[in-house]
Amino acid sequence: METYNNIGIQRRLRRFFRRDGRALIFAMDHGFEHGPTDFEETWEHIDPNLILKKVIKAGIDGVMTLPGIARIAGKQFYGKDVGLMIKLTSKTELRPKEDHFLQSPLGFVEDVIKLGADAVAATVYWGSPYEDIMMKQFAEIASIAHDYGYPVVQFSYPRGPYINERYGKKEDYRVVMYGARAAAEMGADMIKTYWTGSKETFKKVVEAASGVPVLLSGGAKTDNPVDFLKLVWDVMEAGGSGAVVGRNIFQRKDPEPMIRAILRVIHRNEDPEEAAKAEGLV
Ligand SMILES: O=C(COP(=O)(O)O)[C@@H](O)[C@H](O)[C@H](O)COP(=O)(O)O
Repeated sequence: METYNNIGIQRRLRRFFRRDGRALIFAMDHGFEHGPTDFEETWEHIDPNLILKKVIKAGIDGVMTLPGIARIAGKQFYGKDVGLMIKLTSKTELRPKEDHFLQSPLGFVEDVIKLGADAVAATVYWGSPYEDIMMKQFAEIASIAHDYGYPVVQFSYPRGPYINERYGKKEDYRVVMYGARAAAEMGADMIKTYWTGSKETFKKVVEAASGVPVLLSGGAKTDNPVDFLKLVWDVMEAGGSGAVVGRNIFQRKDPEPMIRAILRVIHRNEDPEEAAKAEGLV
């Protein structure tokens, strides 16, 4: 079965990546992971059907979301050339502070398959006191998904008290690189992780992943769209394979020009200022 599984994994991965091996994926798990207040300033985007219609129309390559959103708004994908990735672990901001370092299961690989998705995702907080639990969760998900020929994406997020004590911050490149390497060594097919602050250091993260595509985890909305485009530019220059972006898209009243500008940077190597100008963002 190994060969058939591999064909499935490779075919499904290609639903996210264009021929250039790069992808822009829209992230929509914030209602769960951060809470609905993330949508407050652009409240209409709390409606998954509305925001997904907009992002798909703008030409996004893929969408990452949770099983319930895929049920509510799955019809937006009908007949569209867009990869669908479903994440099977999360946490709410409501749980006690000491448990914020843990992501818990919220669905099963079979749900992802039944929903017609193309990839499964799960988070590991490397360095967390609960690292062991999340490693087991990821291993189980990966083992089942790979058996069915589904790629598995790891949100590789270093996070935990010892990291802060030893390195000062979770975005230290040595820590992000460590998480990316651990994700690759566990068998992830794609890695989503933090920006390390410079092209040079992010390049090391990409190299440590040894060919497993590394995508930027977007982060908070920047006031100036060009600042975010410059960040994406640096990720691509460092050898990154794209970005998984939530707030910098849905927290803008008019997300389409921003999506098209990011796509210009990712797929056409367009200068961030030029891309922003071309889409009327500046
Ligand atoms: O991974 C997440 C949360 O990470 P966080 O705990 O905020 O560092 C997700 O909710 C998002 O999918 C991810 O942050 C990407 O969305 P943006 O950061 O671009 O909004």
